[in-house]
Amino acid sequence: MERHGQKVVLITGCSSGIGLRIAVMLAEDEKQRYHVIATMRDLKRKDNLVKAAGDLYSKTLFVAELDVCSDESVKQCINSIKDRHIDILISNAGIGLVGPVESIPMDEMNNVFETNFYGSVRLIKEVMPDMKNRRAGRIIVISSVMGLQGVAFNEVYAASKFALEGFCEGLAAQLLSFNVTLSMLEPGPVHTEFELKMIQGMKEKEWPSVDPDTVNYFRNFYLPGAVDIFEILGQTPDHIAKVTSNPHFHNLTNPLYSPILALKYADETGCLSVQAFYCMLFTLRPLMNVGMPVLKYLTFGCKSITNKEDYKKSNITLTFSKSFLSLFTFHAVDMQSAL
Ligand SMILES: NC(=O)C1=CN([C@@H]2O[C@H](COP(=O)(O)OP(=O)(O)OC[C@H]3O[C@@H](n4cnc5c(N)ncnc54)[C@H](OP(=O)(O)O)[C@@H]3O)[C@@H](O)[C@H]2O)C=CC1
Ligand SMILES: CC1=C(/C=C/C(C)=C/C=C/C(C)=C/C=O)C(C)(C)CCC1
Repeated sequence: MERHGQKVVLITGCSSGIGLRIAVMLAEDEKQRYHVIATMRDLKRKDNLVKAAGDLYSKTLFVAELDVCSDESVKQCINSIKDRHIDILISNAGIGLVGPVESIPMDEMNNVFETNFYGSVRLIKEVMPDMKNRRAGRIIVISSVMGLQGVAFNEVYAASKFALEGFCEGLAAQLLSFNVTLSMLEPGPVHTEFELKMIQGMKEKEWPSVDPDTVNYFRNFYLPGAVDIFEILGQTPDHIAKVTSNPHFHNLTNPLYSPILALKYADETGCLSVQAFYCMLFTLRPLMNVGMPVLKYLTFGCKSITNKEDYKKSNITLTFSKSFLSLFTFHAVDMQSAL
């Protein structure tokens, strides 16, 4: 049963960033097709959302409290919805974690898994039985490109998103037989508070228990690289929000990441991929400003390898990109060993 013919959408983590923009975009739908329940763990942080929603607040957009880390909070929120009926669930809430692994306390790592992985699992577990029962529903999970490709100094964050990818891959196939579709979005860098916490918050931080080489790699190689990556590849939350309107199963929102992923899947040993990352981080970072647009041009056809036809069409460019990246990588390895 839809609310006055509207689809009921529940979104987590709407106090800022991607969740906020998805909520507002759906609430602004010209045909008013959506009844948006924009949730957040702390209602004191609702002002930005309410302001962005303007007149639509309390018309097509409603705010509710939901902490994805709490069973009780999730249950309370879902139980407060009429007939517990949700047509579209968008699991967006998430946190980052950056820094040398040896300096990160286990409880911080647990918190990342509790939020990014179990947070989505908890919510899906609560909503999915009703969707299965009705043989209708859509679940969209905001994963990350780091759910497909690990990045140095983001090991635990990437692991939490890899876990989510594995979970969703299994579930998606099961849900098809219930007419429930499950999709994941895999954005690269997006300009939100996440970026501020991930980069600005790290610049001044001390790492007393970490060896000087690792601190040097983090501060003088990784951080400037991350700044460049956000500058070159950064997308807006609106860009990500638009992808939710007609998602595939995987949705790599940033085609500039395609060469990196193409390399990973093209070389089944994984060695090229690890070496390419090593070189990009330690020897070739200054070239990335030039390299990324070049790779985009060379591998344009790889950007949509989401089905067999696209794969066939992109085979030539895939081979080309593989060769190019191999050359790029081997050249870098040569340079490295010559030093
Ligand atoms: N920005 C980026 O570069 C990328 C982000 N992503 C993913 O996108 C999603 C949204 O991030 P983004 O908008 O960028 O970042 P923001 O930091 O702007 O937003 C994150 C949201 O998650 C909420 N949140 C955190 N913990 C909980 C919790 N326990 N319960 C409920 N809500 C919670 C935050 O609430 P509060 O205000 O209370 O902290 C906030 O509303 C995340 O899953 C992130 O991993 C993926 C790829 C790239
Ligand atoms: C690609 C790349 C780098 C950094 C990538 C970053 C920082 C990506 C951030 C992605 C985000 C924020 C995803 C959120 O879920 C390095 C290590 C600098 C150099 C090697 C190539």
